[in-house]
Amino acid sequence: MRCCSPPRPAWVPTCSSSTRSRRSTGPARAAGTGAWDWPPWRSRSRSRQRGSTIPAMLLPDAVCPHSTASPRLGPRAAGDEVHRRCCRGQPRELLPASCPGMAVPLGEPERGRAGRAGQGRTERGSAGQDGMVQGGAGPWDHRIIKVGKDPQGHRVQPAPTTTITPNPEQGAWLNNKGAWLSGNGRGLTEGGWLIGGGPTPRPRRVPLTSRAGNGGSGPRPLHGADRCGAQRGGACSALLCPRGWGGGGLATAPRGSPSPPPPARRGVPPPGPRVPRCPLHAPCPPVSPTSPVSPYPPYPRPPCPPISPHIPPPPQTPCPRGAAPPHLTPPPPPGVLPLSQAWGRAPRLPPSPLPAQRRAFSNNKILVELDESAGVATMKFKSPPVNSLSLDFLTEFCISLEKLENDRACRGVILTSAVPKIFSSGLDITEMCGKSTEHYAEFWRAVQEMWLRLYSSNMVTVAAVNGSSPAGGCLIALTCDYRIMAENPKFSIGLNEAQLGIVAPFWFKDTFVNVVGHRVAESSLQLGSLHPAPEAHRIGLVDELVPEEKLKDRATAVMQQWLALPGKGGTSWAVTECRNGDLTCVGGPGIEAGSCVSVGTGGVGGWEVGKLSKAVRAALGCEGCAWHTAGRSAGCAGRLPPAQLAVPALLSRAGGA
Ligand SMILES: CCCCCCCCC/C=C/C(=O)SCCNC(=O)CCNC(=O)[C@H](O)C(C)(C)COP(=O)(O)OP(=O)(O)OC[C@H]1O[C@@H](n2cnc3c(N)ncnc32)[C@H](O)[C@@H]1OP(=O)(O)O
Repeated sequence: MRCCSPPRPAWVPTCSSSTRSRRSTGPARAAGTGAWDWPPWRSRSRSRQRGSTIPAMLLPDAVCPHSTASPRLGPRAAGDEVHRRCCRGQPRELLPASCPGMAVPLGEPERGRAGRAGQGRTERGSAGQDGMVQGGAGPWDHRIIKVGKDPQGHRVQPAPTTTITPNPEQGAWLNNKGAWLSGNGRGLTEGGWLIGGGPTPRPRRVPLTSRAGNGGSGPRPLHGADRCGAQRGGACSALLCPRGWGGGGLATAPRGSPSPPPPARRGVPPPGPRVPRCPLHAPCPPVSPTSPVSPYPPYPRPPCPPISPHIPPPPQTPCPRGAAPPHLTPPPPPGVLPLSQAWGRAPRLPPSPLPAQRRAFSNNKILVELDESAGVATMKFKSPPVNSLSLDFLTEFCISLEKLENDRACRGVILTSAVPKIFSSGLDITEMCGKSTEHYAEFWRAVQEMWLRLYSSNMVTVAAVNGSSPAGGCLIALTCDYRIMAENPKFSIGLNEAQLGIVAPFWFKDTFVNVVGHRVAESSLQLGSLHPAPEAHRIGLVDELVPEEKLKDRATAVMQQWLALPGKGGTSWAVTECRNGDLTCVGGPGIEAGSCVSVGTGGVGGWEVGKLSKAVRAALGCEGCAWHTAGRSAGCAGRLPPAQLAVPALLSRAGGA
C-alpha cells in the first residue's frame, strides 16, 4: 500500500474555468462515437480483451484532455483556451514526449494510451481539505471524497456509502444520493480529484472507510500537495512537477512500486544523492550509491569549519622524569626573570667523530672560537677600552652563550678577554646614569639574564682571568665553575661596589659567599676590596694562578679534566639534602661532606655541582627523581616543594632588587 494519495493526472484541469469550458463543450464531445479504451491510462490491449466500450462523452480529449483538437471530439475552439491554461500555454506541438498527453502522436487515431490504473487497490488518504481518493477491489472502487459543487453551485457532500453512477446524458456521475459528482464523467470536480475506473461502468456500492481530513492512517498528500504544481493549478507532469516524480498523469503508482520520498519540509533538503562534504566534518555520512538521483543541483557545500576543532593537538612529550608538562609549569613570580630560556636545553652529546674543525663567530663585543674536537669554546671579550658590561655587551654575551648552549659540539666554554690587562671593568657606569627608567629596567634585566644564563649553563665554564676584574667582572668569574687568574699582582679582582657608594645586590653577595665563605665575603663586601691576584688566590676567590702566557693552556687543561668526569658536562657529583630550605651537600666525589653548597649545588642523578639550573629544575619537579633519592624531608619524595628550596626565594629576591 502506498503511503501517499495518488497524484493528479497531468491532464486533469484544476482551474474552474477549465471545468466550465469542458462542461460547455460536453455536448460537442458527446457527439463523438467509437469504442475506446477508457480510461486512457488503462492498457489498450487489456481493455480490448475485455471488449470494453465507453460512451463517447466519457472519452478523453485529445492528447491534451482539455484540447478539442481531436477530430472525434469536434471543434477545439474552447479547448484551446483550456489547453493553454492546463499545459502552461505550451502548444501541443511543443509539449515534450514525456507529457502524458503526448502519448498519442499527432495524426494517429486518438485512442486511449496504455497506462496504469490504480484498480484493485485501496487508497486511504488523509489529504485534508484537498481531497482524498478511496478505492476498493473493483475497477470503480476509486471514489471522490472531496467533492466540488454541482452546476447550481451546491456543495456535494458524499455519504458514508456512495455509489458512483455514470450518467451519460448529463455528462456527470451521480452518487447514490443523486448528487452530482463530476461534470464530464472522468471523476472531475472543481478542485477535486480524478478517480479511476474500469472498462465497464458497473455501478457499485463501496463503503467509505475514510473521510477527507480525518487524519487517519492513510497516505499523506502526495509529495506535498501544497507544493505540487498541479495543486497550484498547473499540470503535474514529470517535467513540471517540482519534485520530478510522481507525475506522468498516473493517478496512482502500481502496486509494489517504490515509495516516493517523503515530502520536502521547510529547511530540510529534499532527498537526492548525498554530496560528499568536507572530510573534516565530524559526522560526515558516507555517500550512498543507492540514493535516488535528484533532479536538483547539489546543495550548497556547507562552509568548512575551522580545522583547529577537527585537528588533533600535537602529542605532548612527557617529561622523561615525570615532571609536569611545559604548559603546566607554574609561571615565575612577578619580578622574576623567566628561566625558560635557561631550562630545557637539548642534552649535550659527545662530539661527533667528524674531522676536527674550528669554528668562530663574532660580534661587536665578543669573539667566540669553538674547537669542535675538544668540545670547548672560548669567549673573548673585545669591548675596549675596559670591557665594560654595557647593554650591548650583555646582550651579545647572552646570545653567544645561547649559541654555544644549542651547539651539540660544545661542552665547555672558557671566558677570557681580548683586551690587554683588563678582564672586565664591571657594569658600564654610563648605563646607570642619565638614562630613562625604562632603560634602567632593560639594562638591569640584561645583567640578571647574563648571570642566570651563565650560572645555569649546562656547559663547563672556566674563567681565565687575564686582567683586572672589578665588580661585575668579578661576578662573571664567580659565576663560572672554575677560575684561573693570571699571576700578575697588578691585576685585581673583587666586588668593590662599596667604594662606589653602592651596595652589591644580594645575588652578587650570595655568589661571592659561595666561593669565599661568609666571613671573607663579609669583610670584602664591607670594604669593597679589590684583591690582587695572589690575595685572591689565597682567600679562594680564584682557584689557581698561572703565568699569563700559560693561562690559556691551563684553562684548556682544566676544562679537559672537568669534561672527562661523568655526568652532564663532566662535572662532579654531589649528594645533597634539603634541610630548612637550604641545599646542603652531604658528600660526593671531590666535595667535602657537610659543606654548604647552597643553591646551585647538584645532587644525585648527574647534576652538575654549582649549577643553579639543576636546583631550579628540582624545585619545579623536573629533577624530582634525584631528590627522591637524596632527600630526607617529606617534600623530597619525587618532587620537592619549591617552598623548601632556597632557589625560588633567591630568584624572587633577585627579581625584587
Ligand atoms: C640601573 C640600575 C642599576 C643598579 C646599580 C646596582 C649595581 C650594583 C652592581 C654594580 C656593579 C658594577 O660593576 S659597578 C662598576 C664598577 N666598576 C668599576 O668601578 C671600574 C673602575 N675602573 C677601574 O678600576 C679602572 O678603570 C680599570 C678597569 C682598572 C682600568 O683602568 P685603566 O687605567 O686601564 O683605564 P682607565 O683609564 O681607568 O679607564 C679607561 C676608560 O674606561 C672608562 N671606564 C672604566 N671603567 C668603566 C666602567 N665600569 N664603565 C664605564 N666606563 C669605564 C674610564 O672612564 C675611562 O674612560 P675615559 O676617561 O673616557 O677614557
